[in-house]
Amino acid sequence: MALRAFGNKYFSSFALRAAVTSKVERNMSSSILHKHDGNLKYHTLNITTPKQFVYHVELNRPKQLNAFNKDLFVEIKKCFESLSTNPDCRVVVLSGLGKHFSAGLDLVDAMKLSQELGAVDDVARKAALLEHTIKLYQDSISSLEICAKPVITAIHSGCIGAGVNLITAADIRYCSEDAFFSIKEVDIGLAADIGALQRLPKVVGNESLARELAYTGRRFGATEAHNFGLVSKVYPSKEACVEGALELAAIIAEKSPVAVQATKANIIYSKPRPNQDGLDHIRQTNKLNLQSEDFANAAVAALTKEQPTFSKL
Ligand SMILES: CC/C=C\C=C\CC(=O)SCCNC(=O)CCNC(=O)[C@H](O)C(C)(C)COP(=O)(O)OP(=O)(O)OC[C@H]1O[C@@H](n2cnc3c(N)ncnc32)[C@H](O)[C@@H]1OP(=O)(O)O
Repeated sequence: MALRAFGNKYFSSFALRAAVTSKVERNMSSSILHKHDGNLKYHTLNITTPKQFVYHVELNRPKQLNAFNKDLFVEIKKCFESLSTNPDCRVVVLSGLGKHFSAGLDLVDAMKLSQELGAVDDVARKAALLEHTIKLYQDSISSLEICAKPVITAIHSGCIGAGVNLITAADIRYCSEDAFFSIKEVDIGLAADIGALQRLPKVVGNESLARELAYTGRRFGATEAHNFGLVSKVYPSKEACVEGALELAAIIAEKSPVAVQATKANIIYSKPRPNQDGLDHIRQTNKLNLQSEDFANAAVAALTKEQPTFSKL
C-alpha cells in the first residue's frame, strides 16, 4: 500500500504529465515523418498489418517456391531497413506464401549471374561483381538482425539453403509439423556465405551438430529442429503457426517499445562479447531509458494493475 502510494506520487510528477501530454503531438509528427513508407512498393513481398503495431511480411514468390532471386534479396533489405525506423511497427512476423517457406537460392536467377560473369573477361572485374553481389545478399539477410524490432519467423514445409540463413538472423523461430530444413549449399558446390555458418552454431549452441549439418546438407524435420533449439515451438499446421506467431507479436507489441528495442540491441551486442561488455552497454542505454516516460508509465501501471499504453517510437 505504502509502495503504491509512493509510486503514484512519484510517477504522477509534473515531468511525467508533461511527457504524456506531449505524446499525442509526437505520435502525429512521427507518422508524418514516415508517410514515405506507404510509397514503398514490393513485388516479391506481401506486407500487411494484421494487428496494431504488428507487421506481417510474407515471401511472395509462391510459383518459384519463394526461391531467392536478386529482387527478393533487395526487397528484404529495403523492407527491414524501413520497418526498423517505422514507429507504427513494433514487431515483425515473417512467413512464406505458397507450398514452401523457401527453396533457397533461385537457381535460375543464379544462372543469369553466371551469364553476366561470362560476359566479363577480366578476373578482377568478375571478382568485383561477385563481391558486390555477395555483400548485397549478406546485407539483406543481416537486415533482420539489424532491424531494431523483434522478427518472428513462422516456417512451413521446405526451408532450404538461403531460407535457413534467413531464419537464423531472426529473433524467434516457430514452425509447423511439416517443416523441413537443409543447409543445402554444400550440395550445389558452395560454402554457405550469407550467415548460416556464423549464426547457426550460436543459435543452437552445438558446434558439432552445426558442422555436421553444414558439411552434409542433411535434411532434418520439425521435431529435430525443436529438440536442438533451432525453433522454439512446433504447430500442427502452417495456419496455426502463423496465428501463434501473430499472437506472440501482439503480446510483444503491447510492451514498451523503448524496453523491447533496448532488449534486442543488448542481446545482439552481448552475444559475442564478455558479460562485462554487455553490462556496460546496457548501463549506458538504461541511464537514458530510465528517464523515459515508458518506465514511469509502466511502473505506475504495475502498481495500479492497469494496462499501460506507450507512445510510438
Ligand atoms: C551468393 C550466394 C547466396 C546465397 C546462396 C544460397 C545457397 C542456397 O540456397 S543452396 C540451396 C538451393 N536450393 C536448392 O537446391 C533447392 C532444390 N529444390 C528442392 O530441394 C525441392 O525443389 C524443394 C524446394 C524441396 C521442393 O520440392 P517439391 O515440392 O517436391 O517441388 P519440386 O517438384 O522439386 O520443384 C518444383 C519446381 O520448382 C523448381 N525449383 C525448386 N527449387 C528451386 C530453386 N531453388 N530455384 C529454382 N527453381 C527451383 C523445380 O526445378 C521445379 O521446377 P519444374 O519446372 O516444375 O520442374
